[in-house]
Amino acid sequence: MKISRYSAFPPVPLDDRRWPTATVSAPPRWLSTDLRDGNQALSRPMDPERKLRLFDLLVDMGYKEIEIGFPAASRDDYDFVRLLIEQERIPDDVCVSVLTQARDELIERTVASLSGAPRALLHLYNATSPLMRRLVFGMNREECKDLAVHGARLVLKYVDELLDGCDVRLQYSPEHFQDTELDFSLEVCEAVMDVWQPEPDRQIILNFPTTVERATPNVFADQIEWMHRNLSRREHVCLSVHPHNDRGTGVAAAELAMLAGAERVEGCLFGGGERAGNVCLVTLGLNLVTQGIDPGIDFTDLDRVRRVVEECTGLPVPPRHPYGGELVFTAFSGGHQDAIKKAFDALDREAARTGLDRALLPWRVPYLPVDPHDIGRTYEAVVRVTSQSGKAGPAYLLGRYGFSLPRELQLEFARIVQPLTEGGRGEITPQRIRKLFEEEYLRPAAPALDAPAFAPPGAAATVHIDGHADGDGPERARAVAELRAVLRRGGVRLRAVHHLDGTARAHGRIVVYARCELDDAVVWGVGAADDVAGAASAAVGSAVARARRAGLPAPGSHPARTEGDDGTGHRPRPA
Ligand SMILES: CC(=O)SCCNC(=O)CCNC(=O)[C@H](O)C(C)(C)COP(=O)(O)OP(=O)(O)OC[C@H]1O[C@@H](n2cnc3c(N)ncnc32)[C@H](O)[C@@H]1OP(=O)(O)O
Ligand SMILES: CC(C)C(=O)C(=O)O
Ligand SMILES: [Mg+2]
Repeated sequence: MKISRYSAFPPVPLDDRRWPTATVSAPPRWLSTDLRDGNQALSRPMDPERKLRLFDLLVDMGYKEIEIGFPAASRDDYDFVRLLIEQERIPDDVCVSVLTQARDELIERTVASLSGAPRALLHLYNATSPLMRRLVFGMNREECKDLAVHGARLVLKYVDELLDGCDVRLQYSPEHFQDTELDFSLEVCEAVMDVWQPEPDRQIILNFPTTVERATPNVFADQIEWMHRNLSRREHVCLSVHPHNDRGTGVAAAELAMLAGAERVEGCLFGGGERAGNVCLVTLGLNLVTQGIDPGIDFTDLDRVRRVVEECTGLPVPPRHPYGGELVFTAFSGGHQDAIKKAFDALDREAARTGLDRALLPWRVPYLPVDPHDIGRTYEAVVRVTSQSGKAGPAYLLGRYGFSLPRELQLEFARIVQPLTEGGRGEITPQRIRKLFEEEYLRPAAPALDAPAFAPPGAAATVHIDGHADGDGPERARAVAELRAVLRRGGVRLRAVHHLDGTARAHGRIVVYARCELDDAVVWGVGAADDVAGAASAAVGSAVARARRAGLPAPGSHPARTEGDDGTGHRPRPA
């Protein structure tokens, strides 16, 4: 690496900075620049049809300021502005914005594109940084300021001439603000304000772009606080920021800028835009949600938002993109799955205890920053099982089919699942897990409980009843007595009965998980039936059948522990 070619970004002399102790309590004004900055960064810029689809999405989501293009750039851009205006597609509470460089003919065409619009935002920009002044414009500071002032005057002239009856709002951006000397940015903005004369009813927007993000977010916050504190006519200025994401810290830059005085943020859905993109409006908005602040934007169908953005831009949203990425609500690893499962169980218990809808309870789930349901995503993908998953993953997935396995059975079943995920075999689907479970436990060729010598002498069972809502009382006592009698007929002593928390009934039936002590081994069986006794006898039958398949000696003999028996009661599966 040729490190010496690069140098540190200079700090901002702001020793009494206030933003580090500020807090955000309200959302900023948002501007979506998907149709302009996002569009100009596509290898195939959007045609009017795709632009319209994205525009409608932005309106549906609640964006009130939408930059719809650079009308002087191309016929497509110009025509799209005309289409929105002529077909009256712009809702009354939405203000569209168009961008132009500070060049005479471009300004005229840009203003002309807005003819007939009831309201619009005209956005003028020119680069102000020393590098751009020298390389692109060949101008000194004074000449560069004059370029902005000249453009600002022309905007007023053409608005006056061409936009009768339009409520025109004005915006100026010193492009490459991050790389511009702060005093020069201020000087140019003041000069533009002298032309535009903001007043109580004529607020203007001054927009500060990083353009290319080159410093850490705290430096950007210092730059914004400096402008916030030094701009004149501050009460008539909406201080806006336009962070890009070249260093991967666009979101942080926007958030710290809000602490520093920014009242408005420009960005793109899923971080579209030049190079590494503009700041992501989805991430910023949902970050506010996680702090209990309403962003004023509807994210309740984020999958649809992602789909439309992908289809319109032709760019895929990365699977790990915050909130919207395919995989961000998926836990593959056992530790995460275990905590998520316990948190969901706790929410269920809390809902049952309080009588409140689970969806309204405070969200306290480790590893999931928001409830996927709140943004229209499902729990389908929350837990996926690979070789990195322990017992909780398969148990969680079985839970979705109505099975709530006791902990020891979870462990036993995980040992059956694990080998099927190893050796690079990857993920095992929920459907396959269910099939495995049912084949292993629910569909063994169970011997009839009352067959002679059904179980080895001394056999005992502890049963766990799920989906049996009767709880305590005489009915429960009756069910247990019947269960005991049924098992005794098969030569099995009932040791204990546990009622599980689960309220789900697999297949609408009562499920019994039986921990059976058969000879010197512990074997689990599972049974489902319409009544407790039937489910219990099926469960014990399942355990006996599994034990026989695993090579447990015939009833009556008392073998020594066999090789492969790890002492936990788990026997090797039959081949
Ligand atoms: C950071 C941003 O995203 S800024 C927005 C950038 N977006 C775009 O550029 C997309 C749309 N742009 C276009 O379609 C074209 O660039 C046009 C139509 C605007 C201009 O096209 P051209 O006239 O061919 O100029 P070109 O694209 O080469 O731009 C460079 C010229 O613009 C001048 N220029 C660049 N920015 C500005 C500005 N803000 N104000 C005034 N002049 C400017 C440069 O000095 C250069 O002038 P020169 O040719 O005399 O040296
Ligand atoms: C035109 C300006 C606001 C811009 O897109 C940038 O500087 O990134
Ligand atoms: Mg930009």
